[in-house]
Amino acid sequence: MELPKDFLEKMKNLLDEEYEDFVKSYHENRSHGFRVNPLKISAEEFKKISPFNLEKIPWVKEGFFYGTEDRPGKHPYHEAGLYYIQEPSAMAAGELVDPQPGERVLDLCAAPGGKTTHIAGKMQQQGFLLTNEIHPARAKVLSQNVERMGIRNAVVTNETPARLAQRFPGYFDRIMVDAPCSGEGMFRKDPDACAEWSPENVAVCAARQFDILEHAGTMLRPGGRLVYSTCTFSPEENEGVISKFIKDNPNFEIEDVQVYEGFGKGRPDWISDGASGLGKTIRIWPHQLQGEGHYIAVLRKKDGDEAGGKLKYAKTLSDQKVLKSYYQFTEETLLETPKGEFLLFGEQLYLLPKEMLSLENLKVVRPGWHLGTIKKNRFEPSHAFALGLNGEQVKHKWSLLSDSREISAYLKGEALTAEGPKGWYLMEVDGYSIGWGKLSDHILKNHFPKGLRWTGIG
Ligand SMILES: C[S@@+](CC[C@H](N)C(=O)[O-])C[C@H]1O[C@@H](n2cnc3c(N)ncnc32)[C@H](O)[C@@H]1O
Repeated sequence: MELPKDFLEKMKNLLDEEYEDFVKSYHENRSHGFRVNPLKISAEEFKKISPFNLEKIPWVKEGFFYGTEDRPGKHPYHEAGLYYIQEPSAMAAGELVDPQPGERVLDLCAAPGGKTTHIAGKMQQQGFLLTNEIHPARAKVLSQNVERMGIRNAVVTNETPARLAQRFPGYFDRIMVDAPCSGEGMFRKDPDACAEWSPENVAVCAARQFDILEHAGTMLRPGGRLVYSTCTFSPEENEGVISKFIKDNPNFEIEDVQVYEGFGKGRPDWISDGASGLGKTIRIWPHQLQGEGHYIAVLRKKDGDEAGGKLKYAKTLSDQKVLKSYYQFTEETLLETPKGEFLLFGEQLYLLPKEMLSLENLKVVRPGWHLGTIKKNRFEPSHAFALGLNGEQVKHKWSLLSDSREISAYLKGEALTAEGPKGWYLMEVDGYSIGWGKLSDHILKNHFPKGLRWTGIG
């Protein structure tokens, strides 16, 4: 890989004696990892069933390095949302958000969903997770990952930080800003970032990051935590942005957080006249641990205005008659009916996170847990409904083994033969939900979504 000359020159000046080790890391293979999804399975249980060569990632509870021969993205467990493949250093940021069940959490720059799925795992389906992505195509991918991981308390939007800031002032307990950056820390993983690098782009990124951070800051409640992260080394995009933000917003301070021993410290000496506390921010270096480059700052809002009495809540479904076919379905299929505030968007039925604010005039990709489609007199359950359930919640399930011919057939969209009472079956792989099937006349009709089906031979 040919690294940009100006970039190398700059890093040489910054790193001095460490520079040789830093450059050497580009000639080494990078590590690969995934996070086990605690909404589906604990890390301990996963280890027992894992077909992969796993090694614990020390800085993340559910994180594992996997072997170079492993292909976790092509295993049925991936479709069942048992894990999320994520660059190991990037897992440190989600860990530091430290969200608690029941809180209000925003992930502002969220696609494809690494931090969102990490945060959701910690929230344990309780509270409100607003996950946003500005680019429409990327927002769709984010939404699919929310679905695959079986997240029930998230709303996915496709908005600008400015428009969200107007709607949610002083509202969130925690905010993740994983800002778009020049990607210097990802050159090993993403050669495009390397090709696009220029000093001018670093400056453009820094200005954009500052703007995003300003909007994020207004959405945090007093006492709340904001985690800012990038996957780049440039001081302009890291200590520079944080320093300017802290100086402009003296009601914020940099938090001293517990870090893993291989993590480095922020470098106030790399910028001029930095705000106090920059040494408490975190730098992760590829020559110091098994991961790519990252920067993380954890901020606390000391005081400010809290979201006030003027909150406007979402208009939810009041006409329960519309839900007749839904209740008929849940009675036939489930042991307990999911209840709460419903929203009908055209024919699409959603269950909303508790006390959700109005999303009127915002671009919403997924307003909550998608339950299914209400057609004239019948209800068709969605894929997200299946992935948000487990085998203990349903009357009928059909479990396939992960190494069986049947699971490949199911994931390719084929019908299976089966015996049992007529109706909807929760399909499982080794006991973990993966989709729907509908049984009648000994045929289990395939309801695995067309767009997700496996293609090819094997
Ligand atoms: C580093 S990536 C996020 C990765 C994600 N958090 C994850 O862990 O999977 C940054 C995201 O910010 C988005 N973005 C780009 N410009 C933006 C802007 N002006 N405001 C907000 N987000 C922006 C990009 O589309 C990109 O998806």
